[in-house]
Amino acid sequence: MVSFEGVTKRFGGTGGQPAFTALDGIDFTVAHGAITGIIGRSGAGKSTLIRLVNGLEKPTSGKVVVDGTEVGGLSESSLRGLRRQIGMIFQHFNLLSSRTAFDNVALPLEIAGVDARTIKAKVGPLLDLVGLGDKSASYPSELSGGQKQRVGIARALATDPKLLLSDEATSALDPETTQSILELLKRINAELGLTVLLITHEMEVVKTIATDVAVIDRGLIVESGRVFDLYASPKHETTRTLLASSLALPEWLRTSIKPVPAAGDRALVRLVFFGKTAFQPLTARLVAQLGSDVNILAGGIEEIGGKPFGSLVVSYSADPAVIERANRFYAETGLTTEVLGYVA
Ligand SMILES: Nc1ncnc2c1ncn2[C@@H]1O[C@H](COP(=O)(O)OP(=O)(O)OP(=O)(O)O)[C@@H](O)[C@H]1O
Repeated sequence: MVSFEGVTKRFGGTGGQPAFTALDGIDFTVAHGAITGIIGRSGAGKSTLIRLVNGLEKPTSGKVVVDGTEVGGLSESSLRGLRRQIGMIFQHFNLLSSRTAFDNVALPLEIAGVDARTIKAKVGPLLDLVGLGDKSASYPSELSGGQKQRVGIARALATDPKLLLSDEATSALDPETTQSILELLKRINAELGLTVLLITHEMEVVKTIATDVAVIDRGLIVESGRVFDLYASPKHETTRTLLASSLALPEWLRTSIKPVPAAGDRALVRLVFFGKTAFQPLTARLVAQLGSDVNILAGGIEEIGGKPFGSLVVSYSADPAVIERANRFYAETGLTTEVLGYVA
């Protein structure tokens, strides 16, 4: 649906200013009908990547192809046509405060020259779809954050797009509202067959909604694949850090993790249970292997990409003999593990 082929984007470099490389040779494909998340820290290049899809930026080199059309090569009028096939939702909703919910959703249709009767027939069902059938005449100031984003979603769908771009659409919402908006996006993806490309800095968002994910760091895609695989065995340091920040660890513990152990420190290890390891009493056996030294700090079972996935954070002595015994146990049982770091 969307492919990035060797895409580089530089800013500046004129009038004696140094050039800044925001994206550095991105090769990545967003599958038709999938929900794909691009995750990265602030400044990683996420917004730039998404702006290349709807032609708000042009690549310095490489190609961005949307549904068979190279975006960079389009004239302004063809670009307007393409943008009608791409809906977009934003962190701060970008609604017009002087227009009602109905009129905000109607706006892209008015711009496209659609007649009033067709607009009326279209907007009502869209507001129903997002659960706001009774808020048609409300102004943005009369709506909650979640309701505003629902209007934003209905507006994004008004021109029957094939692709929905989401730029941190839940970052300004509380966790409960975030869940309800993500559920709505999931339903729209399933019911309308819409491809969704979302950018976020929160692993939780990716885990809840996406099937595929790419991790972006300093303009490079450092890891990509199915969300489940990334959770089960993250390969890149940035992915590990992002995952660690989404574990339900107490704040004091999270902030005291060190990359290298000092004498007497404990190893902090994430044990991952899925597939054949999910149903074996491995934690009890690990405790038996290491003695009473194992502390269980956090954990739970959830569903990622429709499959059960368990995660348990434990700590035990970082003494080389203990580590050696633990590693032998992991090798024998096939348990997937990740050392998060070391704590005093
Ligand atoms: N128009 C521009 N001119 C110069 N530099 C830019 C421009 N747009 C973006 N950048 C730089 O490119 C880098 C990537 O920016 P981008 O907005 O894509 O990151 P991001 O991952 O979306 O970050 P955030 O989550 O904070 O929005 C940043 O260092 C930013 O300062």
